[in-house]
Amino acid sequence: MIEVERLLKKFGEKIVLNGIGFRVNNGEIYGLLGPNGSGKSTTMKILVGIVRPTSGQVLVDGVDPTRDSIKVKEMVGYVPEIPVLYESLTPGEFFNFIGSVRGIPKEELEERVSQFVEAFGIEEYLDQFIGTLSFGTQQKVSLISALLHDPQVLILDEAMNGLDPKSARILRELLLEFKKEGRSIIFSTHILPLAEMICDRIGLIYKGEIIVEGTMEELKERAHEENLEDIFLKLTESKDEVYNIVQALKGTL
Ligand SMILES: Nc1ncnc2c1ncn2[C@@H]1O[C@H](COP(=O)(O)OP(=O)(O)OP(=O)(O)O)[C@@H](O)[C@H]1O
Repeated sequence: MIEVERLLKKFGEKIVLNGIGFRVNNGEIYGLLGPNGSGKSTTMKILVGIVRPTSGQVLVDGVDPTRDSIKVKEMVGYVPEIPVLYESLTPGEFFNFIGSVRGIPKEELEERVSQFVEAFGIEEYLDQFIGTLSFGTQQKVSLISALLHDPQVLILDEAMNGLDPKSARILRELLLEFKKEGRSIIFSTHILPLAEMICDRIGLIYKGEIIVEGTMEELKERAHEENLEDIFLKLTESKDEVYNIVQALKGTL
């Protein structure tokens, strides 16, 4: 379970998160959505202990990442927005490195690596330097490395980025299985139909606040709109703007 209360984050004088709060229950996929720069990645980095909050409280399965970030990293599978990998290692070497950091027994590690590698179709890249791999393949390496220690909590920052349709479908189905097993998943994406499909609840961050939170049904009722894209545009005050901007662009082209 993830619990966030009155979370405030300032970078210098700039308030990025203005006292947000939400909770992700066990067996739940929570979609954290919002325009570019609204604070989704910052929230996730605070949850894994990479960024320190200015104030407020965060607990991941009862552990405070500001006090014990190592414990949190052991419990959490985190996929950052941009893969953080060692370019001069091969995926095979990188998975072994992750295995030793996480203390995964050798046989278990080999079994899991071989299953994930086959599932995401990256067998032929196992011995190639990570720095030479395509963005999507690097994303798959990042994703596999986050799942190898079988974490109870998943923090996925635009984890579908760059994945081909087959791999995206596999990840989607896997997340639904993880949810059934009672894991907590927080998931950010700009692919709104995807969020609509898999998220149990959605929190929409805008200007440092969670402006709306709920199930798709609750969001539809609240915004009087039928799909998540229209809900998103309406609540972030962008719906009329989009029309005006396109008209202005048409006029200048
Ligand atoms: N280390 C930092 N120093 C200063 N400002 C930062 C830092 N990290 C993030 N920010 C600022 O915090 C704000 C929120 O950034 P964040 O990356 O959390 O947004 P996001 O919602 O994940 O955006 P996107 O959808 O574009 O990925 C932005 O204005 C960003 O410039």
